[in-house]
Amino acid sequence: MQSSNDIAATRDIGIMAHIDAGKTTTTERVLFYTGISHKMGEVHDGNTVMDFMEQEQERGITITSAATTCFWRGHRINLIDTPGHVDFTIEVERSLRVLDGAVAVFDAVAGVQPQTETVWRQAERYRVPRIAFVNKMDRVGATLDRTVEMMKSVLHAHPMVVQIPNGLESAFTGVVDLLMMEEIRWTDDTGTQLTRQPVTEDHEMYTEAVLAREALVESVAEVDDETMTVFLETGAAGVPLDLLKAGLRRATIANKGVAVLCGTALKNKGIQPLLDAVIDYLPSPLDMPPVVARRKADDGEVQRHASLEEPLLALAFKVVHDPHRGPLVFLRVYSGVLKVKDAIQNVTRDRKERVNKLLQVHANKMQEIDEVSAGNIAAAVGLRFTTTGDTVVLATDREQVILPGLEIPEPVIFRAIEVKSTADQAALTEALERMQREDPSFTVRVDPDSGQTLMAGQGELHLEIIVDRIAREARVPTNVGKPQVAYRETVASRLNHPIEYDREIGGKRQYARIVLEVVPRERGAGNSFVNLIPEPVRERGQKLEPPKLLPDMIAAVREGAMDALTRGPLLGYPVVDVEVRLADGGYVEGDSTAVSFRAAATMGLMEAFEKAGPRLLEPVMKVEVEVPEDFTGNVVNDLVGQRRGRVQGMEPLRGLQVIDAEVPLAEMVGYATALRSATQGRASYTMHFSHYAEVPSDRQAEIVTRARGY
Ligand SMILES: Nc1nc2c(ncn2[C@@H]2O[C@H](COP(=O)(O)OP(=O)(O)OP(=O)(O)O)[C@@H](O)[C@H]2O)c(=O)[nH]1
Repeated sequence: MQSSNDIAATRDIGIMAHIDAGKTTTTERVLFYTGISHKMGEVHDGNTVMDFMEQEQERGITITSAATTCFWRGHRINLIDTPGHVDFTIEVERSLRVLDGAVAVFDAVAGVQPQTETVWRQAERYRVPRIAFVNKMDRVGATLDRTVEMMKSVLHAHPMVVQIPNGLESAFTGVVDLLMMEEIRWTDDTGTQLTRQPVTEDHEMYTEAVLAREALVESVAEVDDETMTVFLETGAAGVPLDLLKAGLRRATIANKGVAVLCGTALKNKGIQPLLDAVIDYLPSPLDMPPVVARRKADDGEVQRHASLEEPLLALAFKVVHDPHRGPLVFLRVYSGVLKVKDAIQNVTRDRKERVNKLLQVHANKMQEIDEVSAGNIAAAVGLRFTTTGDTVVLATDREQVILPGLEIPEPVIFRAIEVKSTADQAALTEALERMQREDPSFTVRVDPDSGQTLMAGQGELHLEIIVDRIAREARVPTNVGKPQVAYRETVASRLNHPIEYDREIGGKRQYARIVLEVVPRERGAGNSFVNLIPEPVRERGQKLEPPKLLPDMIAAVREGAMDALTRGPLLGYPVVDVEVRLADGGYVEGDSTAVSFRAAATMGLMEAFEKAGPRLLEPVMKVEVEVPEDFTGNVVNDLVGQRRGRVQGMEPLRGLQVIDAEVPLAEMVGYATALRSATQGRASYTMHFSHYAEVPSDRQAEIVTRARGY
């Protein structure tokens, strides 16, 4: 049974980095020194623990990447994977939502690289406390100062340098720990043996270390009042170790400063102090503000603390497919306790489920556990419906609450996919189903007319990555169509349309007469159907008039109308924001059935849409570009001049401009590349669906002509 001591001794963290800065090597070393992995490999040998896992098919490739648990100094560290791609808000959100802190890995030669900036800003947006590990101190050209300076100038961070390197490049032997004023030297190849030696006056680094320690105390004092008070009284030298450490921790957790460490993961130097810093400075779940959830019953808010006494509240943040165990649902528990065999309520989907097993994932093994409690992370086996972003509580809880969901945006782009050989069809279907469960922003449907399988997602790159995963993981060769924008159709004007349907089918007359009215509605209002035919009323002393249409005929008209709305007249996209009114109708006893009314409505409406000025609607994206000042003009001109964008606002943020714009998705094709080359890779952007808007008429004509092929 866990106690709150255990919560205090937990760290839920991510390791984030620019590609190639050494994230994999650092992670692998962390797992080695924490004693989970006893075999050390290097990336270039292709046998790191992570790579090793890849070969171990039975455990599934991606399991380690969701969350891995290791232990250090009596603390549990849950390493949560942070995505390499920052393009999909949902991917980023789901990992940043569940971690409390992060280690940012830098390359000591390259310093702050463009992608580091992007990742850093994401973390900033979610206020994730960070410590920095300046890696690759052994490389030619490595310095600590460059990265520290760039952290200030480019990232506008407040570095608190807690170590300085002893030697650089191939002469790098270790670091001086400025808190302890100790030289740490690694003395064997595996980096398991290290010596600590006090840096006293006779030490060659003494003067440098004293100055660096003073600078450290000042940098902490600048952002921490308690340290400042003592510093002003006693000077830097008088600030005691425990106070300085506490100040560093407070500053980190408050997101006011970033402790900076250095080393070389590849040469096995610097990892143990990094683990110490994770424990010492990054927050435990108890340090985090309570999560705010919404009561389902009345929309009120409740706060849940990282406490075992409070009711269970957990977030499913990733679903990973395990070939033997089925889907593993990774849960972060915010409050309370979840036990094996507990019946849970998936509040998001309103479904009850049972947890068959709980697993703690380590780098190279999975351990069954009996329970998972507040602040911790585990994978649940046996859940059939729960997917990424869902809130889970105990089925026995009276109060159902829901965490602010990962907003699932409307799919705006789609692509056809087909197998090269029909023998692979089942495998493709299965792979697509799995992807949908893992990633709720990805959907698949079969087009009823063409029979094509259509994948829909958030952007070009999103679908590209999925296609790539299908090729790698499902090993199914496929053909994919070009990405297509998901348009909608609507009508521009109001129209009254009488329809008389009179056919002979199988020697029997089918008759229906209706008058439909098509009325455009406000953008985003959706479709509606209204029956305006008045009920017959009985006049005094007269017989009740027969109704103009019988109830089953009216229902059939509604069905037929809904049918017609699924395919617009221009290009067959769904019709939206239209009200269909049934204004009048008539039938002939014996010759009219529901079937004839349904057909009349569908056919009649299709004609009506053609006549009522059909319009194409396109998805418009909310685009947020973060760009250094010098490039702002170019970026805005491009958005407005070239991409039909509308700038909604601009705001300075940490030395950058944040441009808020609305841009039609069709104009965002290839934007990542264009932005990179226009800004030397220094800008970043996120986009998500905002609304549908009318395509300008000249473009509409162009699109329709092109799509119809004439
Ligand atoms: N010289 C030197 N090379 C290192 C160090 N750490 C990692 N590398 C090398 O840098 C390259 C990238 O390291 P990875 O650990 O794969 O980096 P990553 O950030 O995970 O990169 P991706 O897997 O591409 O995202 C590899 O060739 C490593 O061997 C280091 O401390 N010093």
